[in-house]
Amino acid sequence: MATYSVKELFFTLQGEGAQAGRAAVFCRFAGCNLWSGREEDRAAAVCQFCDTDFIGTDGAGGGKFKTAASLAMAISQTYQGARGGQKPYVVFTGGEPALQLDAALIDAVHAHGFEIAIETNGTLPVPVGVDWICVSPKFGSELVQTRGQELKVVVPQLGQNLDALARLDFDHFFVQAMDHADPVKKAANLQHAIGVCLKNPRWRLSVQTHKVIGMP
Ligand SMILES: C[S@@+](CC[C@H](N)C(=O)[O-])C[C@H]1O[C@@H](n2cnc3c(N)ncnc32)[C@H](O)[C@@H]1O
Ligand SMILES: Nc1nc2[nH]cc(C(=O)O)c2c(=O)[nH]1
Ligand code: SF4
Ligand SMILES: [Mg+2]
Repeated sequence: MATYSVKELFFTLQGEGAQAGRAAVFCRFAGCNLWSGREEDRAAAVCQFCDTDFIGTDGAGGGKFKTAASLAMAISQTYQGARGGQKPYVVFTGGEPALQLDAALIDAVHAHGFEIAIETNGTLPVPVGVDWICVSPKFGSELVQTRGQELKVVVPQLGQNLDALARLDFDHFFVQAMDHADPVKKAANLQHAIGVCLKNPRWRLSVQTHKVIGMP
């Protein structure tokens, strides 16, 4: 397997979705198939609202890992919670983690006793063995990963059909307000998300709690 390119590795609380509040190592892979990550390309990208810097391997704990074993070891060393009770938890994100997460890495991280989650845009199949799949579809891309534990839809995305998404094979259905540098747009997006949940209780609100509590 080729080298794994990791932007950053950090220990925090999962901020979003059904696992919000749970201690987790985040492994943020570099690179995405829906945006180059460069501001000058944003307007032409399939995904234009990304809140994340995923270019390069220069973040805290980031780097190029030549083997699954070496990355799994780094993930295990980043975990600071107690061992023994609940399993340690790792969330693979990015960028788009399905570009790099493979069976070798899943096996190596499981061998360290971890439960594995992924945050994916759903345009690539998630490899077998991931314990918690969170898909966040992007309007204008083709969704191929149509089952998992949670569907977390960023709203509003012009043209998206929430009723069709609500029929997919997931256990939890969330809408999450699109964060925005402009506070007026940010507030409007939150009102939109709240409105979706009030209108149809199939949808629950995911708040990006890490941004509220000042965690990465
Ligand atoms: C940065 S993405 C990385 C994982 C994967 N590429 C994806 O899109 O699901 C992590 C999560 O943040 C969400 N997200 C990205 N930009 C956002 C924004 N501006 N406001 C709210 N959520 C956002 C994504 O939809 C996804 O659920
Ligand atoms: N604390 C925290 N929770 C998160 N849940 C999903 C995130 C992501 O960027 O994938 C994220 C993140 O960046 N930080
Ligand atoms: S698909 Fe995910 S990582 Fe890629 S640009 Fe969109 S939100 Fe960011
Ligand atoms: Mg994030």
